[in-house]
Amino acid sequence: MSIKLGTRGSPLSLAQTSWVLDELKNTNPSLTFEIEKITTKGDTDTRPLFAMEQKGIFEKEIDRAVSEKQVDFAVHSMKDVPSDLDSSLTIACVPKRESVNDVLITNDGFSLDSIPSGSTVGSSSLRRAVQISRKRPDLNVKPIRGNIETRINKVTEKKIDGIVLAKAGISRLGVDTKHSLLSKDEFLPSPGQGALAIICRSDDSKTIEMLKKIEDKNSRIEVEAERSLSEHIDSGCRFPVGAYASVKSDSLILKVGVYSMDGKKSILIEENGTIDNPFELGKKIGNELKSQGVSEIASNWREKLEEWNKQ
Ligand SMILES: NCc1[nH]cc(CCC(=O)O)c1CC(=O)O
Repeated sequence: MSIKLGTRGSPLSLAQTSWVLDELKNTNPSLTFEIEKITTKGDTDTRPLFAMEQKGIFEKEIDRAVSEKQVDFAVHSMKDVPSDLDSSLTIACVPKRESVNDVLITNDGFSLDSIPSGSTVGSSSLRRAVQISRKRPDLNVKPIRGNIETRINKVTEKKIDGIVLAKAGISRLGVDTKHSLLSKDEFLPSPGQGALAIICRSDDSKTIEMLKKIEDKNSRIEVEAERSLSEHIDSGCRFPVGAYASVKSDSLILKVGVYSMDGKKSILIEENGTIDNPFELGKKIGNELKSQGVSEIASNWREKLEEWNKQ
């Protein structure tokens, strides 16, 4: 009998699903798989992402299909999976992570340093918008929605001068476009960026065993540290938090940046931990952020957000 997997219908989700299926077929050659496309709120609601209240807008319906046994597992972008995943589900597998970096896409291959003053740059996330404005206050930053191709077309059609996207997204789609890689140290990515989360039912040991065959240990460790941090400051897609962890032999480094909506205030922390306890490192930095006043920085971001979305 075929194993069913659920996915959004976006080109990126389908590309991610196809990649995972290829990996699973290589490690489980006797199995057959069936793809079921599921439309999510994030796919149909065209408001700017941070105008929406609900976290997990890209995958709640898919997770329900897994819980209700409509499908056996689902492939998500890790950064779209809220930290409070339903207890009936588990992130059974974190395959090898793609680049965590963001990229600036323009028609002329400008970097964030060289793009002309007064240019308009589109961003789908507050984290990106705030960091663009901090580095280049002379640029106009606008909210942008739509899938990756739609956003890139706005640049090629000269409707906007540049957009900032995740390198992982254009890599997985095989998009050949002029872009400038943004340093992950100067332009902190979203927690979990570049990683995939393959989820299934927590009690489905057979599916878990099958999925585990394509797990990447270091990617799991890095994502666990980043998600632990998010849990401790309840970030999510809408609150401007940048973070990435990296495994260096037995040590684990976690770097975090939290920004006020106007970009004027920030807290930047970098700590070392061990690969044996990534959760502890995320919790430690989360607590350090709280002691350094993250709640003040986070205050009034909803009101500021409304102003920004009215542009
Ligand atoms: N919801 C946006 C989203 N979710 C996952 C990716 C691709 C990058 C990744 O896997 O983190 C993107 C596009 C982007 O951020 O540019």
